[in-house]
This record gives sequence, C-alpha cells and structure tokens, in this order.
Amino acid sequence: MTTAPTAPLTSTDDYNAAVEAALSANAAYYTDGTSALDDPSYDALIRQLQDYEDHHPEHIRSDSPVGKVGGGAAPTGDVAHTVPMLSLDNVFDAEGLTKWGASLARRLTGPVHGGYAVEPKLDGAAIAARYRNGRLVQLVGRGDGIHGEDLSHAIGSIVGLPERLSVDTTVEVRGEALLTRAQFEAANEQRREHGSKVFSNARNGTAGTLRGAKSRDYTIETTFFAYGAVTFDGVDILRGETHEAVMAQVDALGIQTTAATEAGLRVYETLAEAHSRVEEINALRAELPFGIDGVVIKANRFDEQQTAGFATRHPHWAIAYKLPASEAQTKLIGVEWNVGRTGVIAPRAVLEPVEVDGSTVRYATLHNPSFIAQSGMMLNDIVMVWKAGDVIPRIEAPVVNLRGADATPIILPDTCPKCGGDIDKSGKRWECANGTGGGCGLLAALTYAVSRDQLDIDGLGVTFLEALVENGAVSDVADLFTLTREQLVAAARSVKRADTLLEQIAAAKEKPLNRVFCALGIVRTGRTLSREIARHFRTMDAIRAADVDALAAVPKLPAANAPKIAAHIAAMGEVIDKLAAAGVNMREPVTEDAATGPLTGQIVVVTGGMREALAKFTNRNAMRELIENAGGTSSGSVSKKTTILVAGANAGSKLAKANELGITVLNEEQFAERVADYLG
Ligand SMILES: NC(=O)c1ccc[n+]([C@@H]2O[C@H](COP(=O)([O-])OP(=O)(O)OC[C@H]3O[C@@H](n4cnc5c(N)ncnc54)[C@H](O)[C@@H]3O)[C@@H](O)[C@H]2O)c1
Ligand SMILES: [Zn+2]
Repeated sequence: MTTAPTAPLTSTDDYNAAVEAALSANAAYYTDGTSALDDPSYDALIRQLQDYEDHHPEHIRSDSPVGKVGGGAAPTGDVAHTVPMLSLDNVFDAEGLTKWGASLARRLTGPVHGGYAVEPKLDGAAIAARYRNGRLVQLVGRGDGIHGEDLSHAIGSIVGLPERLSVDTTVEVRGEALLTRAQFEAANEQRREHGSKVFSNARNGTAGTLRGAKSRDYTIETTFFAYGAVTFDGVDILRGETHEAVMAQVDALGIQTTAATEAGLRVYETLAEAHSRVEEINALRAELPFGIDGVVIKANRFDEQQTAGFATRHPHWAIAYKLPASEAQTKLIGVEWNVGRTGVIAPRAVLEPVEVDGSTVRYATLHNPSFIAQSGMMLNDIVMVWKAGDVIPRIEAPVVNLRGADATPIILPDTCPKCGGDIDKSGKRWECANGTGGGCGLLAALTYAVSRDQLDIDGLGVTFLEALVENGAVSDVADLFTLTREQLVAAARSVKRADTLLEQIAAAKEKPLNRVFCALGIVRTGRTLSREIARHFRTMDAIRAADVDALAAVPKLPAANAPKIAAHIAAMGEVIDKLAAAGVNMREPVTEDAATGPLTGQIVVVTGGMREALAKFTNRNAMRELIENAGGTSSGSVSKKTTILVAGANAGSKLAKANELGITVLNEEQFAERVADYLG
C-alpha cells in the first residue's frame, strides 16, 4: 500500500530516494492535491528525513523539504507577505505537548503568565485577506511563507470573509479557507455536472477551488475562519495585548472567527487544562460541519509570543496537536451489492483494510449506481477513505494519477443480486422489482416489522423468523398474527417462549395505525412518514382510498415519491386485508389533539440518557412519539426555535447550547410531570 517505509534511512541513496518521494508528494499535495501518500505516511517520511539529517548534516540537500514552509514545494506567487506566514510544529500526544510546554517555559525563563489560547486546527488552505479602508482588496496564499500566490479572484465566493467591513479600516486578517462538508458535497455535485474531476477530499478541494476560481464559469463557495491579524500598509488598528483580544476585534469587524463554531477559541491558565480542551474538541470533531486535523495551542499574550520567537518554519509560541487522521488512502478491491429491507440494491465498496481514526476500515458506502458512474471510479483504484460526521466511512473519488494497469470497470448488476429478479432502475436508487411484500428482502422486512419501533415483538429474532420463513409458516407480515401455538412451540422448541410470543403478538394487534403501517415496509417511508400518514388519514381504509394527490398532501411527504408509495400500498392490499382479518388495529387513536396537548406549540429537543420517570423512553423514537402525542414537535438539534430541552444523564453540548440561548431546560422528573397523562 502507499505507506512510507518506517525503518531508519541508512545510506545516502536511501536518503536521496526519500527526499525525491517527499518532494513529489509535496508537489502533488499543494497543487492538484492527489499525493501518492496519505498524511500519516508523509509525516513518517519527514520524520525519517529529519532523523537522517540530524545524524548526517553533511549530506543535507538544499531542496530537502525538512524545515520548510509547505515543504518548499507549495506554489509560490509573487506577492510579498507583510510578515512571514509560517507553518506550525506538531505534537501527537500528551508527552509531546508537555515537552513543548517545557521548551516554551525555557524560552520565557519561567511559566506562561497570559494563559494558552486553544483553537481548532482547520483543515483547508491558509490565506491572508487584505482590507484597505474597509474593502477587501487582495487575497494571498501562504506559498513558501515569504511570498504567496495572488488569489484575489476568489473574492466574493468565500463565506465569512465580507467584501466590506463594518468599519472603514485597514488590516490584514489571516485564517483558513475550507470547504465545509456541505460545501464539499455541493462542489463535487457541481463538478460532476460540469464534467470536471471531483475532489477526493475537502482539504485538497479547497486549494483547487481557490486557485481555479479564475478559470471557472461557475462559482464554488468556500468558508473562512480567521485565526490571526497583522497590520497592513503600516496602519496599526489592532488593540489588546492578547491573541484573544485581537480575535474579538476581528470578529467585531464582521469577519468570521472560530468563535462561530462549537470548537471556538478558549483560553486556559494551565497546559493541563488546554490538553483537556484538546480532548473535548476531539470529541466534538464528528459533529463539526467541517474537517479539522488537530488543535492549535498558542501562548495568548503577545509579549510572551515575542519573547518565545520563531524558528524558520514555525513559531515557538504555538503548537499543533495533531488528531488521528480522519482519512487514509487505500485500494478499492471490490464492490458488493446488498439488498435492503425495502428491496433497495445498494453498492458497497470493499477496501484493502486501512486504519482511519483508530479503527480498521474495510467497507465504505458508494451510495447508488449513478454515484459510481459519475465518480469515474474503477476497481483497483486508489481511493481516499474518510469518516464524516456519520459512522459509515465514505469514499468520494479515485486518485486518478495513481491508477494502475490493473484498473477495470465496475460492473453494475443486470438482475437483483439476491433473487435474480428484475431491477427497477427508474430512480436514483435501484430497487429489486421483486423486493417488497414477499420475495426478496422478506426476512429483512419481517425483522424491521417486528422491531421495537414498529410491532415490538422482541421475542422474534432473526434466526427465529428465518425458521418460520423456511418452514413456510410465514410469507408476509400478516402471517405472524395467525401463527398457532403449535407452530410457535415447534419453532421455539420451548412452550414457555411460545407463550411469551403469543402474548407479544396479541399486544402487537393493539398497536396504533402508524406502527402497523410502518411495519408494512412501504417504499420511501420510515418511522416519521408513517406517523405523518397515519395522523393525516386516521384509518387504514382512508390511506388505501388516497390517490397520489391525496398522499402528496401529507406533511413531510415529498410529492415526487407519492406515486411509488401509492403503488406500493395498492400492491400490499392482500397483506393489509389479512392483517385486518387477523384483528390487527387499523386506526390511529385520536389522542389529545395537537391543538390542546400540554406541549402544544412547543419545540422539544431531548439529550442525554433518560432515567427515573422516563426510564422506559430510553429509545429516541419513543421520546419523539411521547412528545408528538402530547402535542409538541420533536427536533434533533438545539436552535433559537427550540423551546424546551429535556436533559438526561451526561447531557453535553446540547445542554450547553440551550443554556447559552436561554432555553427552558427540564430534567426527566420535570418533563414527566408535564406530560404525566401521556406516559401510559
Ligand atoms: N500527503 C502528502 O503528500 C502531504 C504532503 C505535504 C504535506 N502534507 C501534510 O500537510 C501537513 C504539513 O503541512 P504544513 O506545513 O502546511 O502545516 P499544517 O498545514 O499542518 O499546519 C500549519 C497550518 O495550519 C493552519 N491552521 C489551521 N488552523 C489554525 C489555527 N487555529 N491557527 C494557526 N494556524 C492554523 C494554517 O493554515 C497553517 O498554515 C502535514 O499534516 C502533512 O501530513 C501531506
Ligand atoms: Zn430481488
């Protein structure tokens, strides 16, 4: 795989080869961003070079990347920087941080007095934004730290970097331009539409976006976060003795700083506290709307920064605490096609196992067949795998310049890989035309139907269901309700278990319509939509009588999906009749109406583990149902619109945010009291 050797370099030949490898990786990294090495491999290579150069100073090549900003390979323009724009030194663990703290104290001949400012290390491209008399006049890339490229053509496409300041002042603000996750996806969508090569990750996408802004006839948006400011044109407007104070001043000018994020700047007295903040930011990482590759710790007071001084490549007063890489390169060795519960046929990438952010990744989602076609991916391509906010690893695009002779096209299936039936290719997602109600995906559909959020027959595990399907006792969800005691005893091999199951099945007959409907596994519907449909129509008969237009009128139901949903409901007619005949409830209970419930008009967010009075609502869907039954609206994230936060055990960032916004926070007891009539 594309990892660098880890043994020490022992000969000049080895050293020369390693320098060449680093230089070509660098050149790719800073230009079109498709390096042959991932970051950990590159960093390991640089450490090897450093080690060799320490022992053989007589062999050091003048073009060695060690100790240079941008490894000496970043595109350098002709714009002179006001003051050097440097890189950062790295540490990777607590020990490294302690060492850095000790060396800082030595330079200051005593401890740090002004505290440590801690900020996220944003993973994009450094730019300097020059404002003259309140107008954004020039953007400059970092280059070799002394000269940078003019990137002014990107003015107007960078969120957070206004073209006019709130005050007519002259200043140079420095910070990181990046693609947020959403901007990254939008950028790739645009590039696919325009037939351009998609970016394989957000970081290299940023450099490409800024540099390419000149030659594109469409605009790709990026986002800016400031992390510094220097005087420009000799106009000294910066006030305050600390980094923190200047960042507040930048913020007041209308420029976005990291204060706009949950991981924003905070100042701590001790390095130990700063280290805890590193861990906090690491925990927030998955939730942040953009990528970070570390946390930056800086001496907060300028006089202390000045005393500590600079090395050629980096300041002594700041350090980057690198977090484990959230992406890595590996090889796409296969594509699997899985058939899901509603018959969706989804492709999954099989990867050569690779370590990403502390776990081994073997698979990644490929979304749908059109994604494969548009990404231009081929089998045996090298791909960049990354973990986004979600847990499913993703790959975006192949690293085309690493494509080998063994690359072969990815073959899309002609027939359902599971049952051999036809595939419905009319939508973006392919579906087995035989995939619902009966044939393909039956077992998965049944598992879904009996699960806790639907019919809640928890004694029916997959193996049990499999036995029932195999011996012919069950061929659709309705058959579950006519199972005899004998059949259950035979499958369960236990009278006691069979009786428990009979009780659960009897209880399932009384479930509200929304759950019964959901258990049908109708295409393009899930928990939320099933609840909307049941609330809207109130009875199964009304649902069946609804035409496409009537369905499209259901709140939250995308009109484009209504025809498929209507067709599937019609196709399930026989199963629904069987359910009704078995005595399964077909009505949505009219609870206190949304207009009169105790939570009417309230927008409620739940966070943390539910205990005590709400202990049986540990499942978030159960809480949502409770909130909606009581007339409220349930939401997943805290915003200004939120009116109540229910905070349980170990509530974290949502609680902090609610407190910040002055939102009513209730504990389990208080909330339970409020909805006492609905706890059932
Ligand atoms: N894969 C490859 O082939 C390859 C090649 C070259 C470099 N790299 C990677 O690039 C990195 C080295 O690049 P570098 O020297 O540009 O350093 P760097 O990018 O790791 O760190 C310095 C930069 O951090 C940024 N930064 C983000 N948040 C900041 C904040 N709050 N305060 C100050 N600065 C902040 C600034 O842009 C600054 O220039 C390494 O991680 C290396 O692995 C990889
Ligand atoms: Zn099938």
